[in-house]
Amino acid sequence: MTPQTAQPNDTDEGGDNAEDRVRIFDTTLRDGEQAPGFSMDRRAKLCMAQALETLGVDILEAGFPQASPDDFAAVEEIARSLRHTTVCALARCQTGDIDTAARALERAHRSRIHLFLSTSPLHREHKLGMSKQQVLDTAVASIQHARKYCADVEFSAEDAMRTEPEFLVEVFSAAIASGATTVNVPDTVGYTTPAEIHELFTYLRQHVRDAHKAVFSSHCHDDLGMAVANSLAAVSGGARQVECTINGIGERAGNAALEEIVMALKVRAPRFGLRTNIDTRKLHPTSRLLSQLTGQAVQRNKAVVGDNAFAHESGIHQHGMLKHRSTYEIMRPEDVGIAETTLVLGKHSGRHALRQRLEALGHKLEDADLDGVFKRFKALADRKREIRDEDLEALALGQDPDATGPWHITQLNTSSHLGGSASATVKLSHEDGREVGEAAIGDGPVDAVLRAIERATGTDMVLTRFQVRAISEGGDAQGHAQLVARHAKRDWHGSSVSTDIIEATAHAALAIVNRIERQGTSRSDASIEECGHGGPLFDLRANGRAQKETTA
Ligand SMILES: CC(=O)SCCNC(=O)CCNC(=O)[C@H](O)C(C)(C)COP(=O)(O)OP(=O)(O)OC[C@H]1O[C@@H](n2cnc3c(N)ncnc32)[C@H](O)[C@@H]1OP(=O)(O)O
Ligand SMILES: CC(C)C(=O)C(=O)O
Ligand SMILES: [Mg+2]
Repeated sequence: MTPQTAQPNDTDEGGDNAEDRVRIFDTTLRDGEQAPGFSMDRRAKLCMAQALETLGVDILEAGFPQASPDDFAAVEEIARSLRHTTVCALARCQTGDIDTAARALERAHRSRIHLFLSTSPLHREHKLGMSKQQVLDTAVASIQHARKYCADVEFSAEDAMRTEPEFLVEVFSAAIASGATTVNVPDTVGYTTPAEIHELFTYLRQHVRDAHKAVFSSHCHDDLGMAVANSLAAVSGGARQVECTINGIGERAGNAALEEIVMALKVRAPRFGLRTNIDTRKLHPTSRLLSQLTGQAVQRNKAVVGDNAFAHESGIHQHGMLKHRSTYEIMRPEDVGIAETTLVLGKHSGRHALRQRLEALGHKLEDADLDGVFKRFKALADRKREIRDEDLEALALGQDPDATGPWHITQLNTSSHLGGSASATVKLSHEDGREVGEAAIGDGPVDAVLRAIERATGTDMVLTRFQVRAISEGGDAQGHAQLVARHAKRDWHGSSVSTDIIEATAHAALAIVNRIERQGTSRSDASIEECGHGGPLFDLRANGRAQKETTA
């Protein structure tokens, strides 16, 4: 890597070093990837790095090149690929690490070498076996060495929050004098509190020599669940770089979550008076991309990007939301890249939300009718975790949305051969105590399963429509099977969801059988008029009332 002539802290586009801007240093691909369960291959890292650049992070820590040849290659590829974001590589205070980091960054448009060395008494004594003076000398020599390669050098005092503050002043003063352009104050073990870290940043900025020549940075871990609060307190104390990760992934309990810090600064802008370069509308897509690449789901109740972040189930909140969205939401879903707020109908919902959803589905009910539907809706919600639109339609039409039983599948096996027929065996149990097993062959596994179910239950059905679609992404995507079968001159619907599409199909077929049997029309009762919610196809007419399609 050739020495760079750029001035320290010129990472801002257009020389924007304004005091009101917080630089976002993303370490998803380094500290985040260090956590068990989150490792990514090179292709995944590059994909994530490109998304992070689009998101607008200022500095992206791409890895620790000395760690492995693959980490080296990943940093090198990312460095070559990114145009605007500063690509950073981590190195211990060792010449070999620094040389390797510099080589990995050789092709970067903007680069930073990030050095770290423990400063706390605990780490000095038990981990490094170094005196204070040795720590100081090692840090200074390493920074000077890194500066030969790169104008942008960050120095981190590992375990800073458990370090004597006066020693931190000495270390950071020496680091800045040796050419460090960012000094980072990590809470390596997630030990600090907001008041404490605020105090430390204030103190350091007052006492470190030439403090104005470097950007002060925070790097908080979440062991006590305070990483984001501590990062914000550090910012209030003068930090102008925050190190964080998407979804808060990272060592042990994780790092401070990028999306939470950014949205806190944005939503509470009048309080903080600070801005970032992040395009917040990309937060949710970036979070989902990371989930896909690592196979780790985001918890539903995760702030900003979780599935429940803009979902409301309880009636009192839904009523408030329908009147004015600010009653229960402090930010707009579209501002973080989520399409819209959802009012989920469940056991805690009330009439206002029920009416609104039914109207959206084309059912305008009088108050008295609504009361009846509401009562049955609550009874259903007590039994079912999720009430779907189909359930609501059935309720509005006075039908039974509960298609479970009397038949249940207890066993299902299928086998198929390329170019040959398929076979299926099913075992079913009936609520009246019967246990039935049947086998059948068919053109494919779906056909074989349907035939076996028909035989076992004695229900004649002609499959007229069959659709399977993925309702999530990735190798473990859920398949939603939707079937329409002809029986007794009517079309009957059944649907089910499973990660196994044959299983989803079998359950959907059995839902049809159950509906037929619950309506007492099994074995070709041609006089049927009514059916369950999977019954005749519905055509929503202009008056909003559903009519049965004349398919017979
Ligand atoms: C707080 C953090 O997140 S720090 C970053 C943590 N991340 C990682 O450790 C992931 C990548 N790490 C690795 O792949 C390996 O640890 C390697 C390749 C870097 C080093 O492997 P090894 O040489 O086998 O050493 P090992 O990891 O067992 O021990 C760490 C060594 O680094 C030394 N060390 C630790 N931190 C530093 C530092 N900041 N500066 C200089 N030396 C350090 C330790 O004293 C120890 O030295 P020793 O081998 O002379 O006793
Ligand atoms: C390498 C440093 C910054 C680190 O990750 C920590 O101290 O937590
Ligand atoms: Mg860390």
